[in-house]
Amino acid sequence: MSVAISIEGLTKRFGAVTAVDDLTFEVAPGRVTGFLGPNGSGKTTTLRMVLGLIAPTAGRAMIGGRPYREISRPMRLVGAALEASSFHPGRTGLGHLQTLAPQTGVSTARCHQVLDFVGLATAGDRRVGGYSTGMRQRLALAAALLGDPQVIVLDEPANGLDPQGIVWLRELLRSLAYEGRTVLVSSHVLAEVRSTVDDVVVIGGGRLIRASTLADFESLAERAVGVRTPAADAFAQLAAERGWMVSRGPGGFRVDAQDCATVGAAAFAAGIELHQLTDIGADLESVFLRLTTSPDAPTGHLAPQIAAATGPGPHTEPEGHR
Ligand SMILES: Nc1ncnc2c1ncn2[C@@H]1O[C@H](COP(=O)(O)OP(=O)(O)OP(=O)(O)O)[C@@H](O)[C@H]1O
Repeated sequence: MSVAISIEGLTKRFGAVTAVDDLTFEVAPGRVTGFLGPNGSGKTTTLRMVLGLIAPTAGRAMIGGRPYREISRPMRLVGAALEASSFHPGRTGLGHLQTLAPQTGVSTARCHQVLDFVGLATAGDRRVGGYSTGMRQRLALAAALLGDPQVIVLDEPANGLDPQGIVWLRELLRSLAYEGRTVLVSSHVLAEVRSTVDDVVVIGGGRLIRASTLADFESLAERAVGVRTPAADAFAQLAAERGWMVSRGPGGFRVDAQDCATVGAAAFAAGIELHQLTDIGADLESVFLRLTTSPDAPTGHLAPQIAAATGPGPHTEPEGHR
């Protein structure tokens, strides 16, 4: 059985705050999908709507074609860990799982099995109040896996894990996807999930910036072109018209996610004299940061920035942020 998550026009407003703004994307079975965006970009709110914990203002989130609230025995289909801290501190790890077992329809033997699986076999009879953050993350994961679900939704699961824990988590998520499960995992750090995910959904300010394979995201984002021109204003205008993501520094322009041929041909067609056109690799992390911090990042492709400044500034910074 393969079960996809479909998000269609999903929107959530809290009073004047639009936390999630018209999001549309698919999460495919058999793959790990990274749900990426900076703090406050709307990841948790989106996941809460996927899990039927809050109602959307508009749009819908479907799991296997149905909203979460319409799934019978949802914990057998969807396993989720949203907040590792929401445990009763007086309960033991095993006790926590045992409280979930009846609604999940599993036995105590299964509770022991998942505790063992997440590396908490010997800590199962200790109170959760004494657990480290990493142990709580493991327990949250155990709870998510209790019903042997086809879909796994995890909110920042690497928080609090040590380096060995992060490697362990990566292998676990990869093996769950390998078994054909649908794995959606949020993070605000691209580097944290880069070696784990197949696909990325990047959001900023509640809006979709890009949904693609990681490979496509990297190949687009890692290209950049350096440009020197005496016709700076005309080039800035051209970049704005083309929707290029442009930074401007003392040495000239930097055009992210483009190649020399495209930029050179466009400049030639516009009659703009160029003195230098160079391929420069972009740092994926800084591109990710720029994409996700732009308030005007549009949907569906690498965010074009408006090149509006008229003279070279002292620092290289995205034009759209001025
Ligand atoms: N219950 C609520 N009432 C009012 N505003 C809220 C509520 N929940 C979230 N928000 C706001 O919605 C926006 C998105 O928050 P959300 O927690 O979804 O972001 P996030 O990407 O998960 O952030 P983080 O990485 O810090 O967990 C924020 O501006 C937040 O303050």
